[in-house]
Amino acid sequence: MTKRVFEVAREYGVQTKEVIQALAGHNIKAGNFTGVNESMKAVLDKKFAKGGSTKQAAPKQTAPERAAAKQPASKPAAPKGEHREVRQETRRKQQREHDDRPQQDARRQRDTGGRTGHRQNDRNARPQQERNKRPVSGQDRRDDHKNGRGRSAAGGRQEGRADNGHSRSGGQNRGGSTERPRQGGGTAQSSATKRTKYFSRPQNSDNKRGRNDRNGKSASRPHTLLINVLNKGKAKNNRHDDRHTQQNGYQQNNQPAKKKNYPETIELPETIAVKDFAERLGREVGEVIKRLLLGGIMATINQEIDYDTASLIADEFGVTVTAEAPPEDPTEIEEIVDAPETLKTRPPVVTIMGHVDHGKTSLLDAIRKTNVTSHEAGGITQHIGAYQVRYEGKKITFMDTPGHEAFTAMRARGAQVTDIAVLVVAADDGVMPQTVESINHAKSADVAVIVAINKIDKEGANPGNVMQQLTEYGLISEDWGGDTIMVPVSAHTKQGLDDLLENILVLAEVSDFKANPDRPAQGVVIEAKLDKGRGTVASVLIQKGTLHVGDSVLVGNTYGKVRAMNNERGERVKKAEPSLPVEILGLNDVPEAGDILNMTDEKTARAVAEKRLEKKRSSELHVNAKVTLDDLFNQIQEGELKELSLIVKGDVQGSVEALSQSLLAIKSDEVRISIVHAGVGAITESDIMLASASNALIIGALTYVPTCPPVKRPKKKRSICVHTVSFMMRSMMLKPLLKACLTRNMKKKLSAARKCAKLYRRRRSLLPVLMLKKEKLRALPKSA
Ligand SMILES: Nc1nc2c(ncn2[C@@H]2O[C@H](COP(=O)(O)OP(=O)(O)OP(=O)(O)O)[C@@H](O)[C@H]2O)c(=O)[nH]1
Repeated sequence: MTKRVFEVAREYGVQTKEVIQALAGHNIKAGNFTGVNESMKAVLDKKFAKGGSTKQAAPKQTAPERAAAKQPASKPAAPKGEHREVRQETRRKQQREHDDRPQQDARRQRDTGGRTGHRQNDRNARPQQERNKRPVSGQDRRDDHKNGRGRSAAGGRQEGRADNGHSRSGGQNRGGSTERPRQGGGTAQSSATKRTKYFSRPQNSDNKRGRNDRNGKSASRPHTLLINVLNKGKAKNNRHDDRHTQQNGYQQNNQPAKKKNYPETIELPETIAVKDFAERLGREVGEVIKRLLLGGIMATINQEIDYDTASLIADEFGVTVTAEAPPEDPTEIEEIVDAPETLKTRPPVVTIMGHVDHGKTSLLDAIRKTNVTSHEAGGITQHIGAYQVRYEGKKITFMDTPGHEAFTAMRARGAQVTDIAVLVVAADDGVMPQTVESINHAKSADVAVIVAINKIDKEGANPGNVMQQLTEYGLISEDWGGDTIMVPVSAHTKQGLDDLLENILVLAEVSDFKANPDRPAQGVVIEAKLDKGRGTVASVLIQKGTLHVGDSVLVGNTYGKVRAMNNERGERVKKAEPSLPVEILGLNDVPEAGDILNMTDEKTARAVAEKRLEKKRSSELHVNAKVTLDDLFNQIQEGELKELSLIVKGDVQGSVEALSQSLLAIKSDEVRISIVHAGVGAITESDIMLASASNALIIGALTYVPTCPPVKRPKKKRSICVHTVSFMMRSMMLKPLLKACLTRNMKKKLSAARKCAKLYRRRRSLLPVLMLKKEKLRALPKSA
């Protein structure tokens, strides 16, 4: 069997380099793996066996024999391991010298004109079982070489692993085929022992493989495919370094890598994509993903991570994080925060509420006549939705729009207009359904309530009974030790009116309603219309600042310059201070009740109004995307919804009570049920408004389903959520349906509820009609 150069060198006990040089001296070109023929042997014998080398004993001696022969010599024999080290070192050097093997192969091909001997040797040297694994053609080997897998990819699962192990990662070397050890697995070096030696190579080795070990991590870390993938980014950098190194020689390997200038602090938004985050950190995405993985977060390159997660990861990289200011919403204008010292007392804004025919209008008229027209005679009262009265030198603004609208329509748009609610209850009639509704509206808006027990002049009036009834709804008279002011009045006889106004002023004084009059005006639209002669007319209640004629304003989606201003008596005014209702002319379009007025420069007003209009149009396009109960349940599951507000309506009091009790009996740790309002009768627009303002679901219960009249459906525009169910079926369907949203086993229970619903629908019942606007649902309060 023809021996190869490195084997012969081993036999002579000299370095392969010396053997090659000796051959070169005789014009014989050879490499590590070149087969040594007779003529070459003769040359080498001459050089090394005949005293050419002092180390050489007999060429045919085996290594142990040589060691034994050397034993008696003065120099003590090196331990076995040391020999191996020497051989390893030799092989490393050989590998460095012959990394440009392809060129040598080509040269040899030219020289020998045929198959090179070393290849045969290589093949012969491989264990038979490895060779049997896969027949390797020359082409295969070349392809493997090109792919950077080393030249013995077929034979070498073992070798491949060994290579992976000694290098920082196999992945890093994929790109550079010349980096692979040429003889790596071709010989018996693929044994486990040798692999271990490779792993424990000193990190400061100038060997090429050592470069990848400069972090000193790879040797001890098990290499998995995942880590290889994660290291891909790093490999990219290394590849660049490798190319650089190859050009400048291996000596540069020991030079420390250029330190990157990583940022010390970065700003982060509320959420950021992993890719962008890595960019801000100045790191490779792979590194960031790896850190996330180690932290138990599987994230892809485009995945958004929240601020907290990002700041934790940044902290691991030693980077300080600060929160980025949220991007400006082009549809919003900057809110002006008033300093406490700029605030001045303003008149309270009062709304009159109560059941039908309990005397709301009569009371308002009585107050107006006594306190407005009588004092300021000559004025032609105009209906602008609100007016101001003067009592004892102090002003009170009364909203003469129906109480519900004053509360809910405006509150639904985010404008809290009313400061005090006057609840009118007829002394002869007592508490009625709309009285309860009004109480709930006021409570929901968190507004102070004053009860005006009206019609006390009437026969059969029983104010005590009213006070008694009101206690059930949490309104206890001051006379009875409670904190609700209750004033007996008569709109007809004007009895108690002064007392009422006085109490309003006292409550206002206690509550200390304040606003800054010296700032750009802000107000809320009470009513708006298109007048044939005057164009757009909007009744606005100024809440902060002072509005002047000529000011540029932004009102909801509309804008314009205030051309003229009138008060409720139709008089021209030049300025409007807080709590003053005025009619303004000059807007480009009719705004909606509840829209907020902001004084701003003309350009901004126009730009923001246009942006808002655009946004509104695009949201209208998506308005058909109905939200199902599943969405609501998902919100609960995600912890976004802590309180499920409900409005219960039924055809008889018994149904409503039973249904309310049954709903309140459902206990859950995750979400609390609160019944905002429960009442008898059809679902009205007022219910829808309340639901809209308080983000509630409406449940309508009907007692006799098969013969019941259809439930009055509210106007589509206003409806947010109507969920009609049969009272008879409530235990069968509603309970599991609601339980479904309150328990973890949601899907199971929901499907049970759906089955019930389906079954019931076949019986022509009125079943879930859910018209829930997505944005309304999203706006549901996060916590109770
Ligand atoms: N005797 C007596 N009757 C009153 C008094 N206040 C109102 N009324 C009568 O009650 C009826 C209803 O009065 P309104 O002022 O229209 O009641 P309302 O609450 O405004 O009614 P709606 O606008 O329909 O909700 C009228 O006939 C009034 O004359 C009062 O103090 N005493």
